[in-house]
Amino acid sequence: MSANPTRSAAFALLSAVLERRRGLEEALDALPGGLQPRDKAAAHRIAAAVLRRLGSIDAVLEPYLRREPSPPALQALRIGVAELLLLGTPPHAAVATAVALAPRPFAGLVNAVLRKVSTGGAAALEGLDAARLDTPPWLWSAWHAAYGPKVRAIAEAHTRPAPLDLSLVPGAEVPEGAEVLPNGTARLPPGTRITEIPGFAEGGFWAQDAAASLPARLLAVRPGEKVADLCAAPGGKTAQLIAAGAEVTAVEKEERRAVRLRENLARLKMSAEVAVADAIPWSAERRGSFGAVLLDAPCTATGTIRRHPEVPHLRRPRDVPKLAATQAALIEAAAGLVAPGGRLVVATCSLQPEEGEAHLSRLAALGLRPDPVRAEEVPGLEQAITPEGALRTRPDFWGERGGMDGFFVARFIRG
Ligand SMILES: C[S@@+](CC[C@H](N)C(=O)[O-])C[C@H]1O[C@@H](n2cnc3c(N)ncnc32)[C@H](O)[C@@H]1O
Repeated sequence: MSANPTRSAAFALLSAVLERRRGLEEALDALPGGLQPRDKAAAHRIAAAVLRRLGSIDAVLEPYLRREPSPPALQALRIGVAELLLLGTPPHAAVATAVALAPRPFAGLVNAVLRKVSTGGAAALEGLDAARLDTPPWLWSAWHAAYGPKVRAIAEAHTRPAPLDLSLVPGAEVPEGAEVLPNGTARLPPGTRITEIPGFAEGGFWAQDAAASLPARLLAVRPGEKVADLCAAPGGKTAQLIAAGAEVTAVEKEERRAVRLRENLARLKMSAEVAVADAIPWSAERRGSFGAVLLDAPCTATGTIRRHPEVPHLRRPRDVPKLAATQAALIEAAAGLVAPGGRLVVATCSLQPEEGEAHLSRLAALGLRPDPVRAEEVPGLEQAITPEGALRTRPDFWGERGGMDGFFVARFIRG
């Protein structure tokens, strides 16, 4: 049997992430051009299932392997286990397609192991501590130190695929079947493809996790107000600020990502001034010139694992202090950009306190006073307000509705 295009693409995605440490988005962009969008989406779903449950999948395989097989055979086995035990693929098809992916000398091994998994694997999976196995130990320890026993709820949230969250252009119709969350996000079931929702091409909405919509909302811009949106691509927060009536200058360092931001705004029929620049020197040249500044700083993105299951496999402990230092430099630049009496909102999509709470004292030292988040500004999320008045969301919040990304958001006023 020759390899099926969806499984071959899933195999390519896994090899890119696990063997060459590429991001999943980048790996998706590198897939062969001729692949149908539907096949691409299916490949993404398979690769994401493997990455999300990698520890559990390897634990199911372990009793059947005398030694670790070569990486290509291992990826074929992992795809086979995910299809058999997590994705509901009929056993015959799951085994046959995985065997076709394996290099020839390993086809017999893959076939034999997956046949055994197809009979005993479900019970084995059931008995595992998935939350623990599917979380790298360094992240488990860091989250345990920060959130105590809630680490388990966080890790369990990561084992499930995330719903599709949409932010709507003012006046746009809520897509059919969507649940409207207390913050206004329209939520659709996991696996929904945004491009297939009526109204996509007309620009009625854009994809944005419920938690990701909070930083721009907390900046509370006024119609016509000039706002700087630092670290702006792909533009979810830029779009929100524009939708609220602001005149936005979006600053993004990477040309390629700025192109995507422009495309996204064009689809939404929105416009902003886009500066392709490093926000640090850009801000230094414009000190005190904006009454409202949003900084959505680059981070480890450990708050977005539900949507980006490759993150735990790509990040290393040393990335945390490195990115925290980058954030500190950006925070200083953003603080300098704020006019007297103006507002600054700082956000990161990380669960690591070094990339969130730890920045608060630095902001105070920069002459900014905290402007605490009020409960009425975040309906249904009162528990996310920290004693300092910042916002800390976690993947287990709104768990019964499908969770949300982990964000840290803090608001300040220049005295
Ligand atoms: C967390 S993402 C921003 C997401 C975006 N705000 C949104 O809502 O769609 C961080 C972005 O910051 C950009 N970036 C990183 N360092 C930067 C810098 N020094 N100046 C400007 N942009 C930067 C990255 O290229 C990336 O696009």
